[in-house]
Amino acid sequence: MKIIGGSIVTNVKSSNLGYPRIGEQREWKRELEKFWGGDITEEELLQNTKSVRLAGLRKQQERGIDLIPVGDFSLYDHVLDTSVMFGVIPKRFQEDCSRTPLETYFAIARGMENAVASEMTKWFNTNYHYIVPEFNESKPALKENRPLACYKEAKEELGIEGKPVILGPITFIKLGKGYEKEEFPRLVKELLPLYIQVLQELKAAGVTWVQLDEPIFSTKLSESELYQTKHVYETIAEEVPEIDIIIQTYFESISSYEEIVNLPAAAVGLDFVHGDSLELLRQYGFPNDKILAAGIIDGRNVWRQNLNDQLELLESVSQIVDKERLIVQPSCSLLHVPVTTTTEITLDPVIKDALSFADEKLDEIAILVNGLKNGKERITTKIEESINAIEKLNNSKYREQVHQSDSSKLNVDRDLPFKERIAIQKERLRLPLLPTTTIGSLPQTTEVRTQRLNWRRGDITDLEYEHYIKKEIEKWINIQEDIGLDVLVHGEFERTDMVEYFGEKLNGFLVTKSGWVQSYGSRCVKPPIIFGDVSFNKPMTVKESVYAQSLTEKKVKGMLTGPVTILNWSFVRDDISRFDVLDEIAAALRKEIEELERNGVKIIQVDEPALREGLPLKEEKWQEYLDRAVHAFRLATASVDNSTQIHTHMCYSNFQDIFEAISALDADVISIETSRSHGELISAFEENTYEKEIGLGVYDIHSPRVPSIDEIRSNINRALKTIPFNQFWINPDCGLKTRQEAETIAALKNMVEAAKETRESLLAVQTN
Ligand SMILES: Nc1nc2c(c(=O)[nH]1)N[C@@H](CNc1ccc(C(=O)N[C@@H](CCC(=O)N[C@@H](CCC(=O)N[C@@H](CCC(=O)O)C(=O)O)C(=O)O)C(=O)O)cc1)CN2
Ligand code: MET
Ligand SMILES: [Zn+2]
Repeated sequence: MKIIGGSIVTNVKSSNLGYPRIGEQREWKRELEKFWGGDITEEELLQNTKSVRLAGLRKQQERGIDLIPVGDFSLYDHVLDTSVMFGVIPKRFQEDCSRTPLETYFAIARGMENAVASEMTKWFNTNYHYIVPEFNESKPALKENRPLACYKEAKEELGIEGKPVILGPITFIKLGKGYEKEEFPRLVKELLPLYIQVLQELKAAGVTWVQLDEPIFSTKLSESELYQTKHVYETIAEEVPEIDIIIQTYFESISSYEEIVNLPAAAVGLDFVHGDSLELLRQYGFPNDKILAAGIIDGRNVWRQNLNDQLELLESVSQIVDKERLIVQPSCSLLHVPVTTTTEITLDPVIKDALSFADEKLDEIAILVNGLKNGKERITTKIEESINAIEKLNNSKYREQVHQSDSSKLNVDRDLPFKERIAIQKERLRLPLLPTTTIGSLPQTTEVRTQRLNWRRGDITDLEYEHYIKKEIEKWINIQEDIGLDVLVHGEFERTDMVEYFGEKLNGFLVTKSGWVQSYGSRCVKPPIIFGDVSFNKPMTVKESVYAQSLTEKKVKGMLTGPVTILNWSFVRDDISRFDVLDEIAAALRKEIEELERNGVKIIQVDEPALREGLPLKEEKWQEYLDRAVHAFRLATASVDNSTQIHTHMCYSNFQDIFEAISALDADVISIETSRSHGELISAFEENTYEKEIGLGVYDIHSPRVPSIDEIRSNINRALKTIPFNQFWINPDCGLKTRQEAETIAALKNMVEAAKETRESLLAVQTN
């Protein structure tokens, strides 16, 4: 048996692909924010985040994981780490030598006074965001061997023989922008020697295993990209033959399976939870000189797995690949799940025992490896424990209702077609040309969060908290009126997060105490967990909307999160189909929307920012997903009167692919983020006609920078070249909850002024 690389695996090994960065109590986030706020020095930041990193490594070590990832940790994002390591730094951040490299690193991610941040976008089909590499602005050069530093640290501090994790060259280049398709080979040519140098230095330091992450192999590559892929991995195998490369894929099965598994590398990592890797393995086999790193434990969900089933899955795999050639691991990095269930002390044990977060998943891996190595008998108790925990939940009160969807009888078509509805709405709403509005949330200041914390702790009463929220709404209704916005919002102050909030109110969901997951930079979310049948309990948003409306003559938009986004940003029960859960959520939201309408709310926004991100990685699965997503949105919204205006909102999206679906949602108005993609989105509207109303974000809300009137006006004018002015709305890119009050007011004033000026010049043209 020939094995490429230096070491021969004589027995099955356990591995991990990546560990959460944030720490059990989000210590990491706090340190970063203290640093950005000027409260601690760079040195302190590095020291304090090192402790968080080492704690994660130690836990993996204690669990006996053989291949522990190093270099997966990041102070913002691992794609940005890769860009900076290879000197892929936009020009606007290069000049100033007064900044430390770390300051430059954060500036690329967060923007500076006179330089807009790099674009941020979704990492495949997850709610994690990465910073998009800009390849047109620099000549790549190796600036620092980060994986090497991480390897040395783990070895010196904890005696861990780590497995450096590096974003693979094909994925890195494919995720970047600033080059034409034909230039792909040039970028490969520039970057490949740098990768090789990194690997050679790792080898010299004693590294055996290196994980090169290539999730892009789950998507379809062109012939020429596949040719380049072959060239890259052949060159690496020739230049650094002594190192064991794991080509790691995840989130789906590989698209060009035979080509990829036959690349010269020691191992290939496959996801056996998402997609049909087992089928591919059976159909096309697996090279007998290679190790298979089998992703067996779900890295995207939080349920404990039936270890008997997973052991059987491994047995099936081992009929094709001998056990000696297996590595057992999670399906992807554990970045996408919370750290540990042990801190969830208030959960009912029936639920808690059926959950598995990062640490518990590593325990599951270790058990499976023990079973494979030493025989199933050795892990019988553990297998039984897993089965019992799952059965106990399935037989509990939480799941006693048999799933039954009565939503099939509900209509999913608005009464009149858009053209006729919009005329009725215009008549009723009487808005000016180019109406101005915001996306919903207003600054969630420390005070808002502290009041909520006090209320949660019982330090203030329900009434006091409610009173505080009302005061905040009132303050901001006044501010919005002063600014001169046309359609107002209540501000979402009562919401922790746009999904978590609904998770707290709907039946069938639970919200954890500390189940945080990184979303972008230091920002985290606490995805609610859907454990049972979802249904409407009582009105969730009516009180705040009605109160806000009572304070003003202007229209206040009702505001809720759409079914697809609630599904995609929650952890979903895995005993029934996701699409069935989706319909349940939609039917519950329909009741909420009907309640809002009954209470006089005339504009209702149903946010669907996660619709695009949930698009399957495999094109052949798109249609079903889009059909079901559109159906759910319409199920939620179609029952309202023609005169009620339905809005929706999306962000970070590549809309070209889903244009038809967006139109099929049949929302009267859509607002979409545009500014960080520097106008690229607008071209989608050049190629497609869109008949409904639309607001393209006219300024970036992810940066504290206040945009000037001129800048906003030029963004409006650029959009108006493509979109007819009588269909156009003016709004920021997204919600304003992460911004400070002063900068929000300043930015909105400029936006309203830019809108007024544009409106006047349009009217002048019309009357002339
Ligand atoms: N689910 C979701 N996904 C999304 C978005 C989104 O809004 N929601 N937006 C896009 C961008 N992603 C985002 C993700 C997170 C945040 C965000 O602001 N997160 C907050 C946490 C929000 C939250 O729930 N806050 C809690 C406060 C929890 C907390 O930190 N409490 C402190 C005490 C209060 C304090 O000192 O702040 C504690 O427990 O110690 C609240 O409001 O009540 C953060 O990380 O800072 C923004 C955007 C895409 N994906
Ligand atoms: C991530 S989309 C956010 C929409 C929500 N209404 C807000 O303004 O925060
Ligand atoms: Zn948004």
